[in-house]
Amino acid sequence: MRPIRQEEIQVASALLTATSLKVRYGAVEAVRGIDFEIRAGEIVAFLGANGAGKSSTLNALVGLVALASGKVVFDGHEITNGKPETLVSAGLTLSPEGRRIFPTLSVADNLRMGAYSVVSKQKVAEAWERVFELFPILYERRNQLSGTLSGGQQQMLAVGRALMSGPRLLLLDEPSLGLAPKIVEQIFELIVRLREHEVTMAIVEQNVAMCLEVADRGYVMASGRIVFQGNASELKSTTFLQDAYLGGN
Ligand SMILES: Nc1ncnc2c1ncn2[C@@H]1O[C@H](COP(=O)(O)OP(=O)(O)OP(=O)(O)O)[C@@H](O)[C@H]1O
Repeated sequence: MRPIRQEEIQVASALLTATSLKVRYGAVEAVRGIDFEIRAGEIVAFLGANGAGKSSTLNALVGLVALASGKVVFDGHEITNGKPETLVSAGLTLSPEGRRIFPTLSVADNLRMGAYSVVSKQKVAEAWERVFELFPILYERRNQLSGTLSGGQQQMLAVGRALMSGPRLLLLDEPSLGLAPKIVEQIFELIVRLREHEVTMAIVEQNVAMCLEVADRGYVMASGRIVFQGNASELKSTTFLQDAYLGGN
């Protein structure tokens, strides 16, 4: 038997592989042919300035925007330009930028909507249990209208709703946006706990320093391209990232 080479091990464990992804909005080329992979059990950060193409990338993975070209393989199956509802059922879920919760529905109804694609009653029951264990506050507030929650609680609800579908890969778009520093810390603590629940994650974040505290690896995007990639410690120490996002220290 021949020994398995390191690169073969990585290919085998890639939960998602994206090749030559391009996204266009009319004449705007938001994503210009990027390659990346997300391995099972990882937290992968997508970093970069506003307009770099990070959200477009996540949205394209879950079928919310069309890919102009490229290929996405998830869990061994090609899912390029799949329908969002099919991809949720396959285990790929996005918690979108701006939370997009339904403010006039109760917390419980918002969570229920996250489980719409789950057929098994037992799986739904397990999801309720897991979400309420992770977010006791959502259990306390389950009958409250979601629009009356604080910003941090609304973010927890957005993540909780995404978890109701039982994702294997959870995409988090700007989970700390607009939240007070103490709440941001709680959100990142939650992200660490989610990994302990075997959820693989890709995170788009402006809060680079905190994101790199929890991430294993990251990709830095600029003008629709990946301009740097590496593990979190490499990213933390690059002069480029230091200068651009971490105040040059
Ligand atoms: N629906 C859209 N229609 C037209 N252009 C868009 C649309 N969405 C994004 N863009 C443009 O595509 C480019 C990439 O935007 P995208 O939101 O993916 O970047 P981002 O890195 O996530 O930035 P941000 O942090 O501001 O969301 C930008 O130039 C943006 O203006």
